[in-house]
Amino acid sequence: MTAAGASAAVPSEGRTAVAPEVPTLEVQNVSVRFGAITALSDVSLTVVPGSIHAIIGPNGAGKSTLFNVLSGVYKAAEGQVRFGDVRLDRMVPYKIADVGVARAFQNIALSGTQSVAENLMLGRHHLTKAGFLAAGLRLPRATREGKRHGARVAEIAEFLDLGEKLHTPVGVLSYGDQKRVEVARALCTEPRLLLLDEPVAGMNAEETARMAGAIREIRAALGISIILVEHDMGMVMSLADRVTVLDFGRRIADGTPSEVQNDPDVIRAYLGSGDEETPAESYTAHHSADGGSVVAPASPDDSGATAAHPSSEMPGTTS
Ligand SMILES: Nc1ncnc2c1ncn2[C@@H]1O[C@H](COP(=O)(O)OP(=O)(O)OP(=O)(O)O)[C@@H](O)[C@H]1O
Repeated sequence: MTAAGASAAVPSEGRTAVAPEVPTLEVQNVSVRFGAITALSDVSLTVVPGSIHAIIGPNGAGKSTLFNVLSGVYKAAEGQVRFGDVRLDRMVPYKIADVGVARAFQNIALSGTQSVAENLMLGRHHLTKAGFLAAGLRLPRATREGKRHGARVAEIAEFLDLGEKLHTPVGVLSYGDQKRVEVARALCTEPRLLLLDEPVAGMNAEETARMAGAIREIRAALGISIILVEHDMGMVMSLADRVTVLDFGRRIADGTPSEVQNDPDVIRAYLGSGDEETPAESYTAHHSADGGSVVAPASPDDSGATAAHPSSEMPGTTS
């Protein structure tokens, strides 16, 4: 089955609806500060195994900062992140990948000159056992392993409707295809937790529907947990089992999509103060890709200052 289509083999490697090896993710009282700015303040949430959990909030609410903590890019000044028995907040990014957490980036992080297959193979790197020398000398063990990884890459590409583009350079693919390659690369690491950073940002309606279908199929076929940061509220509300809402670095709501949509604090956060633009206007005017510079969080301080944010799209609306 292709993820966006309807019929063919799913890349489950024997897994069922909720994979038994997927642990609970617990974010416990996490705070992150950048000098005087408190990007996250005492944030807690629980991601149930096999669920799709969305993180939403207006611009500057702290969503990307939280993702960067989960993937080891930022260190929390306070609090813990537990993935089963493992403390993610004490790990460097490549170790986090080793314990089964993979991230698909908002800004596509692929090599445009390399083929889809070559880019996906990079996702298999940490699963390769034969070693560089054995692979270079084409020893039988390395050859067997290479074939096995190649077959898995082809299976995952097929699943994401990229089977016919396996040998196409990524740079010539459409934007929607490139975003699916980014997700496929993350899947090639065989994650137990998939972090999707604005997977439909910049997509048209057809590409958005295709990606939403792919995310549903990934969960159904692999039974892994998925955390989604996304501004497209129509997609979030139709896909997510649970939604955590951030505003000015604080958790202001956590519940089912219908619970958070009707939460007065959430409505207030998205509407902002009366003299701002409408949420839709503000989103268009202020939303920008988060490809900015990464600076190490400064030492904790007590200022508690937060940066102002513009309002964003209102929950419950479809963009
Ligand atoms: N590396 C950094 N250095 C300094 N301040 C930062 C850094 N990263 C984030 N911030 C600040 O932390 C706050 C939260 O930003 P963050 O990017 O996490 O929000 P967001 O919810 O992802 O916003 P958006 O929806 O616009 O992407 C903002 O005030 C932002 O300016």
